[in-house]
Amino acid sequence: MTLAPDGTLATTTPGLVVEAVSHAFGPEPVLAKISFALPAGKVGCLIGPSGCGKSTLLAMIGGLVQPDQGRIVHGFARPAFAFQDPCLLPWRDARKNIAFGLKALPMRASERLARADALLRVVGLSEDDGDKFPHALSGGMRQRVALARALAIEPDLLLLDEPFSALDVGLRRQMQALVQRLIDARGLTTVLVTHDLAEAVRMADRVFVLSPRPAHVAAMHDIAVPHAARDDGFVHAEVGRLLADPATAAALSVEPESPR
Ligand SMILES: Nc1ncnc2c1ncn2[C@@H]1O[C@H](COP(=O)(O)OP(=O)(O)OP(=O)(O)O)[C@@H](O)[C@H]1O
Repeated sequence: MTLAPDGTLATTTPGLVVEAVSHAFGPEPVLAKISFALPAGKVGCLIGPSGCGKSTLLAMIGGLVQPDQGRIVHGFARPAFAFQDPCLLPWRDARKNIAFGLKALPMRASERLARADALLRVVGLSEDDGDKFPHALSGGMRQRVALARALAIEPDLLLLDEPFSALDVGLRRQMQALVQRLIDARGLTTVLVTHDLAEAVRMADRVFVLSPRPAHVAAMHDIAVPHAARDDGFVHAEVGRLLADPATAAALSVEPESPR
């Protein structure tokens, strides 16, 4: 599915299409005719100023909020979220937090815990870590548990709302690399909300720059270089390239970079 230049749906390749979505909370318009398309298996980043409506749009993509106008079309059946706040249940250990989302599925408790154990390893935690309660885990470990919980339902759409922004720089890079590996290995269609243009350039196939509220798509950038080839030099240069675009610089309230 793609968005034709006239804003209508063209072809039938599966993916995500946001079509002329507008929304207000009370009298305050938040989103104004947002349209974009993301092919299946790709990573899209939503970036824009604070309060412009990124989280609202992500919640809509996941079906948690209905837009006032417009529509969101995709064929994904199992969206999963991870947020800046890991939102773990303090009275359950890490393993049971991961297994919690599986309770709605027809699985025996032993199967749920076995899947949780496998996911502990996938996100770089040990079996002993699985016995720990959230208060005994570091911030980075809690974020790994939240990620494992999101992956437990075997999602076909991963929705990430600034999941790394509370982590220090070194840990953030580790988590970005881990999530990137998991996305690549599973071919997961992903939408990532971020404030950090370098993070968008590092992780996205397509960057959607939102304007200040009421938000519209001020600019869109495709990043074609394979993720594995995006070293620090590439990220630095690509951030410069994006900021040389006046619409992107204006939306993010920075002076446009002069061409190099
Ligand atoms: N449930 C709600 N009821 C009323 N207003 C809301 C609700 N959810 C969000 N808003 C308002 O909508 C606007 C957009 O919020 P949203 O969290 O989507 O923005 P954001 O771009 O993700 O912000 P940030 O980057 O600061 O996290 C804000 O003014 C917010 O106060």
